[in-house]
Amino acid sequence: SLCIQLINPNTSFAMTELMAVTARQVAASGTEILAVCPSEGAPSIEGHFDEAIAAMGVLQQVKAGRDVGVDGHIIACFGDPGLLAARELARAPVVGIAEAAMHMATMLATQFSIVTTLPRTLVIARHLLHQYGFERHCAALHAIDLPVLSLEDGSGLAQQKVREQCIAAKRSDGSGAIVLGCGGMADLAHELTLELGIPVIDGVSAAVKMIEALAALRLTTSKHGDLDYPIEKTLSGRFKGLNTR
Ligand SMILES: NC(=O)NC1=NC(=O)NC1=O
Repeated sequence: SLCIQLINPNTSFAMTELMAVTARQVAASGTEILAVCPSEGAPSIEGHFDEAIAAMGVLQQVKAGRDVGVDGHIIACFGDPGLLAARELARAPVVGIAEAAMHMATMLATQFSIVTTLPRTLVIARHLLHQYGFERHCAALHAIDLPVLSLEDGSGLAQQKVREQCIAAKRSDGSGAIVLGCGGMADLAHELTLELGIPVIDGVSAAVKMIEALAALRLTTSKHGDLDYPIEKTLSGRFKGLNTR
């Protein structure tokens, strides 16, 4: 059996729970989902500054997960904050929900669209497309222009906006698949896939299955080269011991 650590980089308990429920729905019978979020940080991640703060929390959680021997780590925020740093620290695979969803979309359509939250986070998604080499696969990016936590205010407005943006993207972008650009949208993918008749992909679910696949293939993060464990040195203050092997 597997234990996959699902790290919500923001400190919203409700969003952590929402993603955990979605992850458990798709997880194989022998897979346990250990859902966590940082003890301190930002309640939502909506820009470069929030991502920098969140990355610290991600690293602390990755270290905790490694220490209890998890079989994989999911960074469950669409900016994949701290991804490469986490891979240095980790022994097991580390998968971000943006990269997982994007990879899956490229296997299902020649072009995909992204629907995310605030317009100012669009550039973060663009940076990831560049980093992962998916620019030519992404036809367009859209934002619902609502904050991340509007997804959990119970009004249903954000969810309606996501649906509208997905319908518009299908009609106008010439893309065959849609990537949902926020961990808080994890519960919307299956219903939208059925309604729109095209793959609408949630990165949390995609990441669970990718880590299960890597574990089944007995493949894990390469420690040869730049993803080797961090260079040994004494860290100070709150980071003391964070880099120990
Ligand atoms: N683009 C986003 O909405 N990113 C996110 N911020 C969060 O707090 N969670 C996300 O997935």
